[in-house]
Amino acid sequence: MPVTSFSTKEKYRYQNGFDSHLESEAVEGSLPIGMNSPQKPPYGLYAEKLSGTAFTAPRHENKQTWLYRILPSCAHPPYGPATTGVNPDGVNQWGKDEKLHYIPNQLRWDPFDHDSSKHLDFVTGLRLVAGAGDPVLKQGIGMFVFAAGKSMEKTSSFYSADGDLLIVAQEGDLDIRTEFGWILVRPMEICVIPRGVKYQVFLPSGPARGYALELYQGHFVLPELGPIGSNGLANARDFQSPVACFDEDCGSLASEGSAQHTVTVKFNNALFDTRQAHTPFDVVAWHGNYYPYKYDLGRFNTIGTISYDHPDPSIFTVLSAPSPVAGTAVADFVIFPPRWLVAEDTFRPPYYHRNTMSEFMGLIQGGYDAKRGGSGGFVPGGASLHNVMSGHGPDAESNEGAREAQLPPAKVGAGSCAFMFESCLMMGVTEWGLSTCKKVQEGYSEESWGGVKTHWARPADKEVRSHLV
Ligand SMILES: O=C(O)Cc1cc(O)ccc1O
Ligand SMILES: [Fe+2]
Repeated sequence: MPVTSFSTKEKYRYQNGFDSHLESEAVEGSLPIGMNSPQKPPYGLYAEKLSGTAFTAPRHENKQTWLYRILPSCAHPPYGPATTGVNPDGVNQWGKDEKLHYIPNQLRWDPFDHDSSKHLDFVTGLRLVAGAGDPVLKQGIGMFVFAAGKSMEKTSSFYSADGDLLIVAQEGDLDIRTEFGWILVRPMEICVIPRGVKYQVFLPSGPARGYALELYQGHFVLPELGPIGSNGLANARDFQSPVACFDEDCGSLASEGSAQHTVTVKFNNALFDTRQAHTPFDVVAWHGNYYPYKYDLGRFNTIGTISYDHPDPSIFTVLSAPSPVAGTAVADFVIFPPRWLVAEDTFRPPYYHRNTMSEFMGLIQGGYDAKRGGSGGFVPGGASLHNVMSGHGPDAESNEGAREAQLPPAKVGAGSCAFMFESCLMMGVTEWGLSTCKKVQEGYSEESWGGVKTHWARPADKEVRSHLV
C-alpha cells in the first residue's frame, strides 16, 4: 500500500493537548533523533523550521515547529498579484485600503447568506465584517463571516501571513487539509490555523457557513483558572491536532510546464499567488509546539454561580489572546453553552451594561438568553456588535419576564450555543458589513429597548433628594 493512502479512521487520528510539544511521523523513522538539522535528514527529507514567535521569545511563549518535507517551501517561482482565489463577486473581502466605520450604535445582522450559487470556496467566501488594527504592525484583529458552496481545488492552497485564524463552524463540515495533516471541523467545533500554515478546505457535507477571527498579534492561550483550580472550562487534553500525512506529488521547478499547485497568500490583506510543481502538503514528519488544532465546544466544562448574582461571561472563556495589559484580551473567544441557572433572588439574564471592551456575538445554534429569536431577532448564522461603551442587555420583553420569573433551577440554552469575540479594541465595521451584505437590522435598538419600562417607585414615606427645577 502506498504511504499516501489511508482509511478515514487513519485520516482523522489526532494528538491531544494544548500548547504541547507534539511530534508525528507518517513514515516511521522520518524524524531525526536527538537533533533537528542532521546533515542528511532521514529518507532524503529537507528540514524546515516554521516559527510562530521570534527566535528569542521567552521560553514559555516560544512557538516553533520543525517540518521534515520532500521539498522546502522556498522552492517556488516569485509570487505575483493573485489571479486565483480572487473574489469572484468583486467585493473587498478583506477590507483592504477601506476606511472602517466607527459607530457607537448597537448593530445586529440577520443570518448571513449561504453561497447558494456554489461559486465561493472557503477562502473566497470569507468576508471581513469588523476589525481593528493592522497586520503590518502585528496589532489587532479581524472578524469574519464565511459562506462557502464548493470545496477548494485539490491543487489550491492558502496561507495567511497576517495572523492566526480561529474558525467557528456554524453549518456544514470543513474537512481541512493542512501541512501538518487533516482536521475535520463540524458545527459546534472550532479550529485554529496558525499564521503561515498552508491549508485547503473541502466541504464533505455540502455548503458551509460560519465565523472566523484573525489574530494579528500573539497567539491564543487557555485562560487562567485561578481559584477554579487545575481543571475546568476548556481542558487542555481536549484540544486535538493532526497527525502527519503527506502527498508525494513532487515535480521539480526545473521541469518546465509542470507547475500545477497554486499557493495563495494573504499578505497585509492583499492576495498574492504562485504556481509550483510540487504539492505544499509534502510534510512527512513534524515536531514542535506551533501547529493547527481543533476543539469540540461540547467538551467545555461550564462553571457558574451556585448562590446568587450573574457572573461575568469571562467564566465562559474558551481561548484568550492576551494584550500586553494584564487581564485584558485583544480577543477572547467566549461561549454560552447549555447550562443550569440556579441563582436565587437574582436577575438571571445578562445584566444591562456598558463595556470598555467591544462584544461581537454570533449564534451557532438555538437561541440566546434574553434576546428575541425568529425573524428580525438574534438567530443562528446572524451576529451582533456592541462596541466600546454601547449600552445593551436583555430586550424589554425578556426584562419583564426575568423580573417576574419564579426561580427554580432552570436549564437555559438546551441545544443552543452563542459565542462572543470580545476585544479591548474599538471595532470598525467594513463597508461590506454595514451595507453591502444587506443584513443589518434597521430597527434593532428600538425594537429591543424602545419599550423598556420604568419601574421606579418613589417611596412616599422617605425624604427624597432629587433635582428640582
Ligand atoms: O452582552 C451579552 O449578551 C454578553 C454578556 C453575557 C453575560 O452573561 C454578561 C455580560 C455580557 O456582556
Ligand atoms: Fe455584553
